[in-house]
Amino acid sequence: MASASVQEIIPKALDATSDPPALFDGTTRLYTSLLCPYAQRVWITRNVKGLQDEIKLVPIDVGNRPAWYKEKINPANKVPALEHNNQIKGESLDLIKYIDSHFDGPSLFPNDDDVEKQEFAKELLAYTDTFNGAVVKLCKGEEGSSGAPFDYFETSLSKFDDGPFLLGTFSLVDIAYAPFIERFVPFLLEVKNYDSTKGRPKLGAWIDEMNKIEAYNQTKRDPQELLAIHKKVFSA
Ligand SMILES: N[C@@H](CCC(=O)N[C@@H](CS)C(=O)NCC(=O)O)C(=O)O
Repeated sequence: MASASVQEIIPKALDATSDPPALFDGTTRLYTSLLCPYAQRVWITRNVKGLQDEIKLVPIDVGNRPAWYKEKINPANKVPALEHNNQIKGESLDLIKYIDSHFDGPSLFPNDDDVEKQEFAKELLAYTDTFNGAVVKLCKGEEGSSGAPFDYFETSLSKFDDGPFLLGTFSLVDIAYAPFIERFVPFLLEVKNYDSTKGRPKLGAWIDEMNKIEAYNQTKRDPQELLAIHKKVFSA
C-alpha cells in the first residue's frame, strides 16, 4: 500500500508520440496534468482517500496532446478524466464526488442527516467558478475587481466552528478550492503586492491547516514554476 508520506513516483507524461494505455483492461486511471488545478482536485481526493494503489496516474502532456486522447478518452479534450468500471468520465467537481462515493477511504462529504452542511457544501462547490473568475480579474488588475471573493471565503470559514475548514471538518469543498488558492495567493502577493490574508485571519489559518495535509502536499508543484506560468497567463 502506497503511503502518503512517501513521495510518489509519477510516470512520464504521454504526448503526441505515445501509444494509449490498454483501455478498459480493468485498471482505474486518472488522466491528469501535473500543473492543472482542476486535475489536482481529483489527485488530492485520490490521495486523501488512500487510493494511490487503486487509481493509477496517467499524466498527459496537454501542450502536445496525443490525438487518441480526444478520440478515446475525453471528447472535451480536457484533463482530468477518470477511467473506471469500463467508463470514462470528466469534470473535476463531478469526479471528486464520484471518487468519494464509489471508493473506500474516509468520507469527504457531509452525510444526508447533516442537511445544513450538505446545503452549504453544494453552495460552496457551485461558487468555485465564480470565485476563480473574480480572482483572475484581480490577478489581471481589471477595473472593478476587488478582494470580495476572499471576503466570501473568509465569511464562509466562520459558518461552522467544529474545525478550521470550510465545513468545519475537512471535506471535498476544501479540496475544490485548494489548488486555486495555492496559485492565486502567492501570485497576488508577489506581483500585485496584495496580501489576501491581511484582515482575513481565517483564510490564513485555513492555508496553514491545508499545508499540514501530506496527501495534498504530494500534489503540489514547484511554487516558482506556478508563479512563472501565472505571470505569463495573467499578463497576456
Ligand atoms: N471544467 C473542467 C476544466 C478542466 C480544464 O480546463 N483543464 C485544462 C487544463 S488545466 C485542459 O485540459 N485544457 C485543455 C484545453 O482546454 O484544450 C474541469 O473542472 O475538469
